[in-house]
Amino acid sequence: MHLVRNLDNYTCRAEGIALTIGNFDGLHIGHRAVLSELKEKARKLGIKTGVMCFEPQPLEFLSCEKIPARLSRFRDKFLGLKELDIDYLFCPKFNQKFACQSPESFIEDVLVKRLNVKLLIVGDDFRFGRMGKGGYDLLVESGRKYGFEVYSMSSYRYHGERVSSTVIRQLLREGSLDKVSEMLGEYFYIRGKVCHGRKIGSTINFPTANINLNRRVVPLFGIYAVKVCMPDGSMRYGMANVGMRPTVNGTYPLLEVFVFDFSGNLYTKEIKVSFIRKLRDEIKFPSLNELKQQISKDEQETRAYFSVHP
Ligand SMILES: Cc1cc2nc3c(=O)[nH]c(=O)nc-3n(C[C@H](O)[C@H](O)[C@H](O)COP(=O)(O)O)c2cc1C
Ligand SMILES: Nc1ncnc2c1ncn2[C@@H]1O[C@H](COP(=O)(O)OP(=O)(O)O)[C@@H](O)[C@H]1O
Repeated sequence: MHLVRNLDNYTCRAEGIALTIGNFDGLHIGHRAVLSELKEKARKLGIKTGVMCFEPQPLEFLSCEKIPARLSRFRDKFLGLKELDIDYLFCPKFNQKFACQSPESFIEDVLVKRLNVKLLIVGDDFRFGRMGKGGYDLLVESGRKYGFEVYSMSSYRYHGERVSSTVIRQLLREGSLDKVSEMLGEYFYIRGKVCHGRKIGSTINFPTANINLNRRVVPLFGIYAVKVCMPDGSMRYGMANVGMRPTVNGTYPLLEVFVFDFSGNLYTKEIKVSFIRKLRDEIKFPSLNELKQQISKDEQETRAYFSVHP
């Protein structure tokens, strides 16, 4: 899959493209349904597929209020779309100039002149251009004028409920991880490089691989039973804390993972942590010893849940 950040650098215009536009945060089953429809339609026309998303996400740029937590980092989205065999990921910078484009100039300059879109699939609530003035009807009308087909996909439903990134964020906050994994089509995960911490973990016999969240707004907090994809690709069980570590006076949120039956060095290596079940919320303990006792109980509970014993 090719990543095109600057649309001026796209050189395959002549071929035409089947495109879909959206945030695709989390790549949930609704997104996957759109992408499989896109691939099927592109195959019939003998053209390549493209996804257009924006960085930062339009709401992150436009909103003065609290920014919604992201389900996936850009790199996760990139790897997920690549795995789904999408040919191009267009990711123009969403800035003031982009936000101010009229819907008509977005269609003419971006979709027609730069990309030569032949087929476009959007969700039924898709809005675009200055103040979100453009919608499906304008796209259909423009498609007739410039020669591209437009399809609108109705919201994907799971057991009657509309699948959306917003619903998934809410379920993560509630700790309903079973429902989350059904809507995502996989367990919710955070992937990242292991960094150094304060070495307190080893002193209480629970060394934890730390993943910096880089001021990212995370959609879940607390203590979880997890599966860990290790740097060598093997899968291990463990437990994780996403939190502030009040017992040791932590000042910023961190993801920390204790991997069961493992001893080795993970610093600077990448791991993928999948969240399977919420155990509890984070607590401020009066002493490290009490924290250690609680983590031992968490370990017993997690081992019983996964049926893994040392
Ligand atoms: C399963 C698990 C549960 C934890 N629960 C708490 C908690 O409830 N409260 C807290 O302050 N820290 C909690 N921690 C975080 C520990 O404080 C942290 O791992 C310890 O401070 C080690 O920090 P270090 O990585 O900087 O050495 C938990 C860690 C793990 C792995
Ligand atoms: N079972 C394990 N789970 C997690 N990390 C482990 C484990 N065994 C060894 N390690 C290593 O120990 C490090 C964590 O030790 P810790 O004392 O918590 O230091 P830090 O404060 O730097 O995270 C991890 O980054 C990893 O390299």
